[in-house]
Amino acid sequence: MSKVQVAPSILSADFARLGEEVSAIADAGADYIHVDVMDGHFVPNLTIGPNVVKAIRSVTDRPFDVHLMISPIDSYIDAFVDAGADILTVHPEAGPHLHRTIQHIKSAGIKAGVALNPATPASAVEFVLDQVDLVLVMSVNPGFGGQKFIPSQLKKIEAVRKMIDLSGRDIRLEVDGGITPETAPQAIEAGADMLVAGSAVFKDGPQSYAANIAALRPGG
Ligand SMILES: O=C(CO)[C@H](O)[C@H](O)COP(=O)(O)O
Ligand SMILES: [Co+2]
Repeated sequence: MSKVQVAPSILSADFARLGEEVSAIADAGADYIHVDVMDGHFVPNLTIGPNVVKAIRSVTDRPFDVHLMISPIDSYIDAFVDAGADILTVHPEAGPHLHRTIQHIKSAGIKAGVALNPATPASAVEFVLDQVDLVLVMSVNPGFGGQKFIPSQLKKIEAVRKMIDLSGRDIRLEVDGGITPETAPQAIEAGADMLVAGSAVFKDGPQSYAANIAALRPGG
């Protein structure tokens, strides 16, 4: 399996100093910048939109992994592509035609991911697996940082890992929610190769970011 990569979620950053925070996690070893976009409708929280993504894009050359929790999804894709997203990940429930949404993202020349809510089965991604670059397994219900990892998702991570390996395609398996030094090894053991972590990275301030990121990697 490829090296485990860490994508800190800026949901737990100090929004008053967002540019500095993005720069600090990049310097601390983040492989991606995970951006949680929430609309107050698909999920019960409101966060940031494409203007903020555009504003922080110039702070680092790390890829932006943009997790879209908005519905209906399709009319927002181009704005996030233009803002500088490198990966756009969408939920199957967020639009009427997942395959078409993925094609839209791919036709813009960037990577496409599909995010599975805790109650959404692995099979929801089966017939688009030939199109996607990433599958994101949500290990909390989407909407907030700082929640507890839901253990039943480990079985789904294993199932998605099997599907990816069988496909023979280069697809990242990302796990998002409640990732800590205690739960990261379980997610990796089940097959994850990309870990999102918000509260576990941003706790204790910038002087701890490098250690917090390192603690999530295998053997960390
Ligand atoms: O998508 C998300 C929530 O919907 C966040 O990426 C996730 O919750 C990260 O935060 P934490 O590591 O604190 O759980
Ligand atoms: Co997320």
